[in-house]
Amino acid sequence: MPLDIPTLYAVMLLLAVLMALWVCFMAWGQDSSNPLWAWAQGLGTFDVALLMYGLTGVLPGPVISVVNVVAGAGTFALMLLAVRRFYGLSGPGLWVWAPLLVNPASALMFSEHVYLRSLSINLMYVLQITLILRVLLDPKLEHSGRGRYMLLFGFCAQQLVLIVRVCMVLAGATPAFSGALSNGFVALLFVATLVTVLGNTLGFAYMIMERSERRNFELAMKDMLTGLSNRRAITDVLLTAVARAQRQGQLLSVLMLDIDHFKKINDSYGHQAGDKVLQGVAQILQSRLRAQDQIGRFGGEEFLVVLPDTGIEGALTLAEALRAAVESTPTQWGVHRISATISIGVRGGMVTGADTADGLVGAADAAMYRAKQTGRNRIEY
Ligand SMILES: Nc1nc2c(ncn2[C@@H]2O[C@H](COP(=O)(O)OP(=O)(O)OP(=O)(O)O)[C@@H](O)[C@H]2O)c(=O)[nH]1
Repeated sequence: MPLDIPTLYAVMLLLAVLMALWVCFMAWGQDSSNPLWAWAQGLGTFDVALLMYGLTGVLPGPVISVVNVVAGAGTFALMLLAVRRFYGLSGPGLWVWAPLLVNPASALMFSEHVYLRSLSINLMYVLQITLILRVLLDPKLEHSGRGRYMLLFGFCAQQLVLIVRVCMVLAGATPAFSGALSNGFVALLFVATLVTVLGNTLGFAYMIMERSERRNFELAMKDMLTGLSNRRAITDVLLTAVARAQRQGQLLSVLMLDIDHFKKINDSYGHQAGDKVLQGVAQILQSRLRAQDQIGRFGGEEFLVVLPDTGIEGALTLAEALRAAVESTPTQWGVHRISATISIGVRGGMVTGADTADGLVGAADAAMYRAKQTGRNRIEY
């Protein structure tokens, strides 16, 4: 298939500009420290680097060469900044911007030595991509989702393209930079570069989207104060547990826990101290549950615990352990040690086809109120 290089170039440039505008649109309204802005700026500099190829013969050669390599180095430096910001890392050190100086210096110094020029500039790019890959592969960072794999694949492919370019220059197969698009094979390498930048941009946008989806899910299902499941999430857990216990004829127990005289704690030490007590109690309760047990904050100072495959005796033993643990672990608030106790209502045993999640909660709740009425810091079932 004959390759019309000027048309190909025009399409590439248009695509690259649209890509930058698309990311700007995504970042619009976000704080300037948002990783998407850094990525959009990186795409902007990529567009400038690309534009230089089209201006060959229009602007003086050294100007084109210098602007191209500065923009190229800027693209990778800004993408590194974007990836670091995504992971909440501080900006890269000043030395990461060094290729912005080294590259034009190489371009000018080695203007007559194609091999040296290409070697030093492309090795700088390789170094910059290595720094990006290092962040993406850092085992100390919390990675999740598929967007990161797209980015890893894209940067590895880009690294490969760069290495091919260096090899081609060293083998004398092609000029490093002199109206590069006049050569069909070099034009193909540029297409490969554009495709990887496009793939990386999709990957990065996907990473951002996955994270915001995760955050929305947490907001919808987590209680922000204690970090436990919220009422909706723990109710879903209970509905599933009831259905499974009915289907498989298994035991299921439910505990309803309520902090005693919590209003007094708020009134004596303030609302913030009350929040700290709630967090402390939540932590104590959670730390004493088995992996299969689930806990959620059901109301203000009320918690619901779902114990699959647990009969009344097991539930009462656990309830006593929880009660004793809360009683013996006061919360430190400044100079004060605030003691709290809990009352617990238990509903445990077999679940019949007539039982419902609401019914189990109602029974545990009624037992909990009996515990309150008969002196608090107790368990009823
Ligand atoms: N600090 C804080 N207080 C809360 C929160 N949610 C509910 N409360 C308070 O919890 C208190 C609950 O008071 P009551 O329902 O009278 O219960 P109590 O004082 O624990 O009394 P008993 O349950 O009968 O032992 C109220 O003062 C609520 O304002 C919260 O998220 N943070």
